[in-house]
Amino acid sequence: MRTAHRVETVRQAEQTLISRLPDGTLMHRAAAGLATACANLLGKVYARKVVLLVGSGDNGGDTLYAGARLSRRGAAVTAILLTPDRTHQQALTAFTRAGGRTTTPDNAQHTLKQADLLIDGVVGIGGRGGLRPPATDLIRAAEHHHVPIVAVDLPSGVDADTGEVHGEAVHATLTVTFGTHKPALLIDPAREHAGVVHLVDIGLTLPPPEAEALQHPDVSALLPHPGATSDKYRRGVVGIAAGSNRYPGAAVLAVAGALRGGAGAVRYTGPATAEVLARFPETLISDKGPKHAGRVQAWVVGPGAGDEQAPVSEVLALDDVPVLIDADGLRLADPGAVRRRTAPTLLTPHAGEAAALLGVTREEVESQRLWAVRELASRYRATVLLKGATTLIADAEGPVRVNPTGTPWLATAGSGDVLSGLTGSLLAAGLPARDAGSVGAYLHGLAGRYAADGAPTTAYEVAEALPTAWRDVTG
Ligand SMILES: NC(=O)C1=CN([C@@H]2O[C@H](COP(=O)(O)OP(=O)(O)OC[C@H]3O[C@@H](n4cnc5c(N)ncnc54)[C@H](OP(=O)(O)O)[C@@H]3O)[C@@H](O)[C@H]2O)[C@@H](O)CC1
Ligand SMILES: Nc1ncnc2c1ncn2[C@@H]1O[C@H](COP(=O)(O)OP(=O)(O)O)[C@@H](O)[C@H]1O
Ligand SMILES: [K+]
Repeated sequence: MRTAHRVETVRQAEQTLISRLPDGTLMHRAAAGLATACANLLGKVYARKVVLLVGSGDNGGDTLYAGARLSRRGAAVTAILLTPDRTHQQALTAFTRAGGRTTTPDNAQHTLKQADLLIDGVVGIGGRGGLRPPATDLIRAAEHHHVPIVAVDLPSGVDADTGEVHGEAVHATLTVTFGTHKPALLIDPAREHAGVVHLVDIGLTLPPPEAEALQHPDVSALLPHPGATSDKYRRGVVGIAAGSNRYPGAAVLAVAGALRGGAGAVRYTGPATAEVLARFPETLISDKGPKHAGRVQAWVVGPGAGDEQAPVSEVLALDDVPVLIDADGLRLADPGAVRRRTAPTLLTPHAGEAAALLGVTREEVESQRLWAVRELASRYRATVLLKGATTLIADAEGPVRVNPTGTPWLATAGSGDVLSGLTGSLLAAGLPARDAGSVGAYLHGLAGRYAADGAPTTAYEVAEALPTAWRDVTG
């Protein structure tokens, strides 16, 4: 599991540890890890030109200590001091003693242009708002000259706790972060700025995180596995109430996802019976709607549903069955009925649908994803899976799950329908809503990568790649 903590939590953990350690120990641990990561990126250190962008706080201090280490290994290191009178003094002394040189922002353009590496020590967890001049121009120049940038703790300019970006921010090749990830390193739009993220352990003891991202072993442990005594009913039956005369394909794709999600059987109800059976003869068909469909351990309602209200209301009234609501179903669901449910409810909006539910613009959702998913979870008293470049899964409380596996190739019509069927199937197999959502998004993202393999793919191919993704995770 990859975990991320808020700034306040990091500072508390730091204080507890600092009181037991000699002065400066944590900063030296951070700087050592940073210097090693920079050396690895450079390949060879001797005679390489390294430029440090040094701000007024401890983030600049880490950077200077790391610069001192690189200088001792033979690199030509120049520090651009953004606020010379507020530079970390001990670190600056160590840096100059190690042979490092300093310059001012006004004289730095030529040095920057020739650099093999720029280390961004403008701000870390103490930053507020976007980059300020003169850092803005210097970063722009480095990006213009394609100088690789290593961000110290965080790409300067991003909001550590939310992943929001207000103004300009560094685009790093590599971010070396200390003690724990910060939410901004997992959540877009900030995540896009971080590049590859490398965590340096500095010995912090931390409470439960604000955000977490599952990895292969976590997903493998959560996936349902049939045992010797399994039968199709014990493995779970997932009901799909989806599709309409206008959108029969959504039903086919949701069933395609559901058949590969670990449930023992898939039951379909809706107007696309012929299309579903033509593709998947193994589907059980019910023609009397969800209420009279027979045994079902979880329902998926909404993909391609058009304006068909009845199935949504019927499913929401089934108080002992977990329900996943997607697409048109989100618009048709009565919020009060969702809040009153006692069995788990999982809502799976994309940014546009989330915006409509929240009464804000799509841009607001996309720029404040953590807020949006938490707010929806709290308003609906449900679990919410917010789709997009980084898919987030949240309950009103507890760590937000961030899916690390997606690919932009998944932005293809119908791939959300596959996800809803797959995730519903995991719900039917007995996973709690948060786990079903995060495991579903993980497999779906991985299947998207397999299906695309660097070229356009289709929703149906994503569904077909799900067993490969499953084997990858468990193998
Ligand atoms: N905690 C830990 O466990 C450990 C922490 N460590 C390190 O310490 C870092 C945190 O250091 P920190 O607290 O000194 O804050 P930091 O990020 O340097 O920035 C504060 C300064 O920046 C300024 N400033 C603010 N916004 C700005 C902007 N947009 N653009 C420009 N300037 C801006 C602000 O000044 P002001 O806003 O008042 O002008 C203030 O002076 C942390 O990220 C990690 O690298 C490690 O050494 C080991 C263990
Ligand atoms: N830029 C992106 N990067 C990664 N995944 C994406 C991106 N854009 C969309 N996706 C994923 O693609 C799927 C699209 O779902 P959705 O918007 O519901 O499409 P549809 O309604 O056509 O089925 C979601 O799983 C979403 O997370
Ligand atoms: K930084």
